[in-house]
Amino acid sequence: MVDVVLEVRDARIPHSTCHPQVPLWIGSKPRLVVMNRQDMIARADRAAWDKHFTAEAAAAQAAADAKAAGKRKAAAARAAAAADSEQQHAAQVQQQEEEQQQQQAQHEPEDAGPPPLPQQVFWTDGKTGSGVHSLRRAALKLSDHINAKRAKRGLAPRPVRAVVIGFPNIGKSALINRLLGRRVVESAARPGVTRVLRWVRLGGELDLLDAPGIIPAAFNDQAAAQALAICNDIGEASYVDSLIAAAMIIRIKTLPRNRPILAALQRRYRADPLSMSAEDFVLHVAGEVFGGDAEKAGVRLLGDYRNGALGEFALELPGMQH
Ligand SMILES: Nc1nc2c(ncn2[C@@H]2O[C@H](COP(=O)(O)OP(=O)(O)OP(=O)(O)O)[C@@H](O)[C@H]2O)c(=O)[nH]1
Repeated sequence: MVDVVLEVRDARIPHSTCHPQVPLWIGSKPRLVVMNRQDMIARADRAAWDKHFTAEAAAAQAAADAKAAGKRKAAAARAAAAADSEQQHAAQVQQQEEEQQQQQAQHEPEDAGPPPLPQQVFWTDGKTGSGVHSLRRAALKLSDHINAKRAKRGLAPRPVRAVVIGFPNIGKSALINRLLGRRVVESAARPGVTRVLRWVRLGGELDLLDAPGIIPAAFNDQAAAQALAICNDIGEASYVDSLIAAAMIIRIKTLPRNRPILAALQRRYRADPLSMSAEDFVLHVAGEVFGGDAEKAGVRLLGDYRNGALGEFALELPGMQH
Protein backbone atom coordinates (compact mmCIF):
# COMPACT_ATOMS: atom_id res chain seq x y z
CA MET A 1 0.00 0.00 0.00
CA VAL A 2 2.82 2.45 0.72
CA ASP A 3 6.01 2.98 -1.24
CA VAL A 4 8.22 4.43 1.44
CA VAL A 5 8.29 4.69 5.22
CA LEU A 6 9.45 7.86 6.94
CA GLU A 7 10.54 6.75 10.39
CA VAL A 8 10.72 9.84 12.59
CA ARG A 9 13.04 9.80 15.58
CA ASP A 10 13.85 12.37 18.23
CA ALA A 11 17.41 13.64 17.63
CA ARG A 12 17.82 13.98 21.41
CA ILE A 13 17.22 10.25 21.93
CA PRO A 14 17.73 8.44 18.60
CA HIS A 15 18.20 5.10 20.29
CA SER A 16 15.05 5.13 22.42
CA THR A 17 12.89 6.44 19.57
CA CYS A 18 14.03 3.69 17.22
CA HIS A 19 10.87 1.62 17.13
CA PRO A 20 11.69 -2.06 17.75
CA GLN A 21 8.93 -3.36 15.48
CA VAL A 22 9.63 -1.17 12.46
CA PRO A 23 11.75 -3.67 10.51
CA LEU A 24 9.04 -6.29 11.12
CA TRP A 25 6.24 -4.03 9.84
CA ILE A 26 7.93 -2.65 6.79
CA GLY A 27 9.97 -5.64 5.58
CA SER A 28 12.11 -4.57 2.65
CA LYS A 29 10.23 -1.30 2.00
CA PRO A 30 12.60 1.62 1.58
CA ARG A 31 12.97 3.49 4.84
CA LEU A 32 14.04 7.07 5.32
CA VAL A 33 15.09 7.71 8.91
CA VAL A 34 14.22 11.25 9.97
CA MET A 35 16.10 12.68 12.92
CA ASN A 36 13.70 15.45 13.89
CA ARG A 37 14.30 18.19 16.49
CA GLN A 38 17.83 18.65 15.19
CA ASP A 39 17.67 22.22 16.54
CA MET A 40 17.52 20.79 20.08
CA ILE A 41 20.94 19.11 20.06
CA ALA A 42 24.54 20.31 19.79
CA ARG A 43 26.45 20.22 16.50
CA ALA A 44 28.99 17.88 18.06
CA ASP A 45 26.18 15.46 18.97
CA ARG A 46 24.94 15.44 15.41
CA ALA A 47 28.47 14.92 14.10
CA ALA A 48 28.91 11.92 16.42
CA TRP A 49 25.67 10.36 15.16
CA ASP A 50 26.58 11.07 11.51
CA LYS A 51 29.87 9.27 11.99
CA HIS A 52 28.05 6.34 13.56
CA PHE A 53 25.46 6.12 10.74
CA THR A 54 28.17 6.34 8.08
CA ALA A 55 30.04 3.45 9.69
CA GLU A 56 26.80 1.45 9.95
CA ALA A 57 26.00 2.06 6.27
CA ALA A 58 29.52 1.04 5.21
CA ALA A 59 29.24 -2.19 7.21
CA ALA A 60 25.83 -2.97 5.67
CA GLN A 61 27.19 -2.26 2.17
CA ALA A 62 30.21 -4.51 2.78
CA ALA A 63 27.91 -7.32 3.96
CA ALA A 64 25.68 -6.90 0.87
CA ASP A 65 28.72 -6.87 -1.44
CA ALA A 66 30.07 -10.03 0.17
CA LYS A 67 26.69 -11.74 -0.27
CA ALA A 68 26.48 -10.72 -3.93
CA ALA A 69 30.05 -11.86 -4.57
CA GLY A 70 29.23 -15.23 -2.97
CA LYS A 71 26.19 -15.63 -5.23
CA ARG A 72 28.23 -14.75 -8.33
CA LYS A 73 30.90 -17.26 -7.39
CA ALA A 74 28.34 -20.03 -6.86
CA ALA A 75 26.69 -19.25 -10.21
CA ALA A 76 30.05 -19.34 -11.97
CA ALA A 77 30.86 -22.71 -10.39
CA ARG A 78 27.50 -24.10 -11.49
CA ALA A 79 28.00 -22.83 -15.02
CA ALA A 80 31.46 -24.37 -15.23
CA ALA A 81 30.14 -27.72 -14.03
CA ALA A 82 27.34 -27.63 -16.54
CA ALA A 83 29.74 -26.77 -19.36
CA ASP A 84 31.94 -29.70 -18.43
CA SER A 85 29.21 -32.29 -18.36
CA GLU A 86 26.43 -31.25 -20.65
CA GLN A 87 26.92 -28.10 -22.62
CA GLN A 88 23.81 -28.44 -24.67
CA HIS A 89 21.58 -29.24 -21.74
CA ALA A 90 22.92 -26.21 -19.87
CA ALA A 91 22.09 -23.97 -22.81
CA GLN A 92 18.53 -25.29 -22.81
CA VAL A 93 18.15 -24.69 -19.08
CA GLN A 94 19.47 -21.16 -19.43
CA GLN A 95 17.02 -20.42 -22.21
CA GLN A 96 14.15 -21.72 -20.08
CA GLU A 97 15.26 -19.56 -17.16
CA GLU A 98 15.42 -16.47 -19.32
CA GLU A 99 11.93 -17.10 -20.64
CA GLN A 100 10.61 -17.57 -17.11
CA GLN A 101 12.22 -14.31 -15.99
CA GLN A 102 10.63 -12.48 -18.91
CA GLN A 103 7.21 -13.86 -18.02
CA GLN A 104 7.68 -12.91 -14.36
CA ALA A 105 8.66 -9.37 -15.30
CA GLN A 106 5.47 -9.03 -17.34
CA HIS A 107 3.30 -10.11 -14.40
CA GLU A 108 5.19 -8.35 -11.66
CA PRO A 109 2.78 -6.21 -9.62
CA GLU A 110 3.34 -2.47 -9.75
CA ASP A 111 3.84 -2.34 -5.99
CA ALA A 112 6.54 -4.97 -5.86
CA GLY A 113 8.57 -1.92 -4.88
CA PRO A 114 11.84 -0.51 -6.02
CA PRO A 115 15.07 -2.31 -5.33
CA PRO A 116 15.69 -1.94 -1.58
CA LEU A 117 17.54 1.26 -0.84
CA PRO A 118 20.08 1.52 1.88
CA GLN A 119 18.50 3.17 4.90
CA GLN A 120 19.07 6.92 4.58
CA VAL A 121 19.24 9.43 7.43
CA PHE A 122 17.89 12.99 7.26
CA TRP A 123 18.15 15.71 9.91
CA THR A 124 15.15 17.97 10.20
CA ASP A 125 13.51 20.69 12.23
CA GLY A 126 9.76 20.36 11.89
CA LYS A 127 9.24 23.79 13.37
CA THR A 128 11.25 25.78 10.81
CA GLY A 129 11.23 23.22 8.01
CA SER A 130 15.01 22.99 7.83
CA GLY A 131 16.16 19.73 6.21
CA VAL A 132 12.66 18.93 4.92
CA HIS A 133 13.52 19.79 1.31
CA SER A 134 16.09 16.98 0.97
CA LEU A 135 13.72 14.56 2.68
CA ARG A 136 10.95 15.44 0.23
CA ARG A 137 13.34 15.06 -2.72
CA ALA A 138 14.43 11.61 -1.53
CA ALA A 139 10.80 10.47 -1.09
CA LEU A 140 9.86 11.77 -4.55
CA LYS A 141 12.86 10.16 -6.19
CA LEU A 142 11.14 6.86 -5.56
CA SER A 143 8.37 7.85 -7.91
CA ASP A 144 10.80 7.70 -10.86
CA HIS A 145 10.92 3.94 -10.45
CA ILE A 146 7.22 3.46 -9.73
CA ASN A 147 6.07 5.64 -12.59
CA ALA A 148 8.58 4.20 -15.06
CA LYS A 149 6.95 0.81 -14.37
CA ARG A 150 3.47 2.27 -14.74
CA ALA A 151 4.41 3.95 -18.01
CA LYS A 152 5.58 0.58 -19.40
CA ARG A 153 2.10 -0.75 -18.70
CA GLY A 154 0.41 2.27 -20.21
CA LEU A 155 -0.74 3.66 -16.83
CA ALA A 156 -0.75 7.32 -15.84
CA PRO A 157 1.78 8.43 -13.21
CA ARG A 158 0.62 8.46 -9.59
CA PRO A 159 1.92 10.21 -6.46
CA VAL A 160 4.40 8.52 -4.13
CA ARG A 161 2.65 7.08 -1.08
CA ALA A 162 4.55 7.60 2.14
CA VAL A 163 3.65 6.74 5.71
CA VAL A 164 5.04 8.77 8.58
CA ILE A 165 5.59 6.77 11.75
CA GLY A 166 7.13 7.48 15.13
CA PHE A 167 6.47 7.91 18.84
CA PRO A 168 3.89 10.45 20.07
CA ASN A 169 4.76 14.15 20.00
CA ILE A 170 7.92 13.55 18.01
CA GLY A 171 6.97 16.04 15.30
CA LYS A 172 5.21 13.87 12.70
CA SER A 173 2.39 16.31 12.02
CA ALA A 174 4.74 19.29 11.89
CA LEU A 175 6.86 17.42 9.33
CA ILE A 176 3.85 16.44 7.24
CA ASN A 177 2.75 20.06 7.08
CA ARG A 178 6.25 21.06 6.02
CA LEU A 179 6.51 18.27 3.45
CA LEU A 180 3.25 19.30 1.87
CA GLY A 181 4.04 22.99 2.15
CA ARG A 182 0.88 23.92 4.04
CA ARG A 183 -0.88 23.25 7.29
CA VAL A 184 -3.05 20.20 6.70
CA VAL A 185 -2.82 18.38 10.02
CA GLU A 186 -2.91 19.62 13.58
CA SER A 187 0.44 19.85 15.36
CA ALA A 188 0.54 20.61 19.08
CA ALA A 189 3.01 20.63 21.95
CA ARG A 190 1.25 17.78 23.72
CA PRO A 191 1.48 14.08 22.90
CA GLY A 192 -1.45 12.16 21.41
CA VAL A 193 -2.93 14.81 19.10
CA THR A 194 -3.11 12.53 16.06
CA ARG A 195 -5.58 9.78 16.90
CA VAL A 196 -6.52 8.04 13.65
CA LEU A 197 -4.79 6.83 10.53
CA ARG A 198 -5.60 9.08 7.61
CA TRP A 199 -4.35 9.87 4.15
CA VAL A 200 -3.42 13.44 3.46
CA ARG A 201 -4.02 13.83 -0.27
CA LEU A 202 -3.24 17.00 -2.09
CA GLY A 203 -3.26 15.70 -5.63
CA GLY A 204 0.42 16.59 -5.97
CA GLU A 205 3.37 14.27 -6.24
CA LEU A 206 3.19 13.03 -2.66
CA ASP A 207 0.45 11.31 -0.63
CA LEU A 208 1.19 11.04 3.06
CA LEU A 209 -0.36 8.72 5.59
CA ASP A 210 -0.46 10.37 9.01
CA ALA A 211 -0.32 7.69 11.72
CA PRO A 212 -0.98 8.26 15.42
CA GLY A 213 2.11 8.17 17.65
CA ILE A 214 2.87 4.55 18.37
CA ILE A 215 4.27 3.01 21.50
CA PRO A 216 5.20 -0.68 21.33
CA ALA A 217 2.58 -2.90 23.00
CA ALA A 218 5.06 -4.59 25.30
CA PHE A 219 7.50 -1.90 26.27
CA ASN A 220 9.91 -3.38 28.74
CA ASP A 221 12.91 -1.18 28.20
CA GLN A 222 12.98 0.89 31.38
CA ALA A 223 15.83 3.16 30.29
CA ALA A 224 14.10 3.93 26.98
CA ALA A 225 10.82 4.61 28.79
CA GLN A 226 12.63 7.12 31.02
CA ALA A 227 14.26 8.80 28.00
CA LEU A 228 10.87 9.09 26.27
CA ALA A 229 9.34 10.59 29.41
CA ILE A 230 12.18 13.11 29.78
CA CYS A 231 11.59 14.25 26.19
CA ASN A 232 7.77 14.13 26.45
CA ASP A 233 7.57 11.50 23.68
CA ILE A 234 5.53 8.91 25.56
CA GLY A 235 1.94 9.98 25.07
CA GLU A 236 -0.41 10.44 27.95
CA ALA A 237 1.19 7.77 30.11
CA SER A 238 1.57 9.04 33.63
CA TYR A 239 4.95 9.22 35.26
CA VAL A 240 6.36 10.79 38.39
CA ASP A 241 8.01 14.03 37.34
CA SER A 242 10.46 14.16 40.25
CA LEU A 243 11.77 10.67 39.42
CA ILE A 244 12.02 11.38 35.71
CA ALA A 245 13.83 14.65 36.46
CA ALA A 246 16.29 12.74 38.65
CA ALA A 247 16.82 10.24 35.81
CA MET A 248 17.56 13.20 33.54
CA ILE A 249 20.17 14.59 35.96
CA ILE A 250 21.83 11.15 36.13
CA ARG A 251 22.03 11.06 32.34
CA ILE A 252 23.45 14.57 32.17
CA LYS A 253 26.18 13.57 34.62
CA THR A 254 27.31 10.79 32.23
CA LEU A 255 27.41 12.93 29.06
CA PRO A 256 30.85 13.60 27.57
CA ARG A 257 30.45 17.37 27.08
CA ASN A 258 28.35 18.15 30.13
CA ARG A 259 30.31 21.05 31.71
CA PRO A 260 28.12 23.85 30.32
CA ILE A 261 24.97 21.92 31.21
CA LEU A 262 26.07 21.40 34.81
CA ALA A 263 27.11 25.05 34.98
CA ALA A 264 23.64 26.11 33.77
CA LEU A 265 22.00 23.98 36.47
CA GLN A 266 24.31 25.42 39.11
CA ARG A 267 23.60 28.98 37.96
CA ARG A 268 19.86 28.45 37.97
CA TYR A 269 19.55 26.59 41.26
CA ARG A 270 22.67 27.62 43.23
CA ALA A 271 23.93 24.08 43.83
CA ASP A 272 26.47 21.88 42.08
CA PRO A 273 24.71 18.74 40.78
CA LEU A 274 28.03 16.86 41.03
CA SER A 275 28.21 17.47 44.78
CA MET A 276 25.04 15.48 45.51
CA SER A 277 22.91 12.65 44.19
CA ALA A 278 20.40 13.36 41.41
CA GLU A 279 17.47 12.78 43.82
CA ASP A 280 18.99 15.23 46.30
CA PHE A 281 19.41 17.79 43.53
CA VAL A 282 15.70 17.57 42.72
CA LEU A 283 14.89 17.93 46.45
CA HIS A 284 17.26 20.90 46.61
CA VAL A 285 15.39 22.62 43.75
CA ALA A 286 12.13 21.78 45.52
CA GLY A 287 13.38 23.43 48.71
CA GLU A 288 14.87 26.46 46.93
CA VAL A 289 11.97 27.29 44.62
CA PHE A 290 8.82 25.34 45.47
CA GLY A 291 8.57 25.20 49.26
CA GLY A 292 9.63 21.54 49.24
CA ASP A 293 7.24 20.32 46.49
CA ALA A 294 9.37 17.75 44.65
CA GLU A 295 6.82 17.19 41.85
CA LYS A 296 6.80 20.87 40.94
CA ALA A 297 10.60 20.82 40.97
CA GLY A 298 10.49 17.80 38.62
CA VAL A 299 8.17 19.60 36.21
CA ARG A 300 10.43 22.68 36.26
CA LEU A 301 13.63 20.73 35.61
CA LEU A 302 12.09 18.72 32.76
CA GLY A 303 10.74 21.96 31.32
CA ASP A 304 14.23 23.46 31.52
CA TYR A 305 15.55 20.74 29.22
CA ARG A 306 12.57 20.66 26.87
CA ASN A 307 12.62 24.42 26.30
CA GLY A 308 16.38 24.70 25.89
CA ALA A 309 17.11 26.59 29.15
CA LEU A 310 19.96 24.14 29.85
CA GLY A 311 21.34 24.44 26.31
CA GLU A 312 20.91 22.19 23.27
CA PHE A 313 22.16 18.65 23.76
CA ALA A 314 21.33 15.02 23.08
CA LEU A 315 20.73 12.60 25.93
CA GLU A 316 21.89 9.64 23.88
CA LEU A 317 25.12 9.38 21.93
CA PRO A 318 26.59 6.48 19.98
CA GLY A 319 28.57 4.11 22.13
CA MET A 320 26.87 5.22 25.36
CA GLN A 321 25.20 2.63 27.54
CA HIS A 322 21.48 3.15 26.99
N1 LIG B 1 11.99 22.58 18.52
C1 LIG B 1 11.32 21.78 17.71
N2 LIG B 1 10.00 21.57 17.91
C2 LIG B 1 9.35 20.76 17.05
C3 LIG B 1 10.00 20.12 15.97
N3 LIG B 1 9.08 19.36 15.31
C4 LIG B 1 7.92 19.53 15.95
N4 LIG B 1 8.06 20.36 16.99
C5 LIG B 1 7.02 20.78 17.96
O1 LIG B 1 6.70 19.63 18.74
C6 LIG B 1 5.31 19.60 19.06
C7 LIG B 1 4.72 18.26 18.63
O2 LIG B 1 4.72 18.16 17.23
P1 LIG B 1 3.62 17.33 16.41
O3 LIG B 1 3.93 17.53 14.98
O4 LIG B 1 2.24 17.65 16.88
O5 LIG B 1 3.97 15.85 16.89
P2 LIG B 1 3.25 14.48 16.47
O6 LIG B 1 4.34 13.47 16.36
O7 LIG B 1 2.40 14.66 15.26
O8 LIG B 1 2.37 14.20 17.76
P3 LIG B 1 1.17 13.12 18.00
O9 LIG B 1 0.01 13.64 17.22
O10 LIG B 1 1.02 13.18 19.46
O11 LIG B 1 1.65 11.78 17.54
C8 LIG B 1 4.71 20.82 18.37
O12 LIG B 1 4.63 21.87 19.31
C9 LIG B 1 5.72 21.17 17.28
O13 LIG B 1 5.73 22.55 16.96
C10 LIG B 1 11.41 20.35 15.78
O14 LIG B 1 12.06 19.83 14.88
N5 LIG B 1 12.01 21.20 16.68
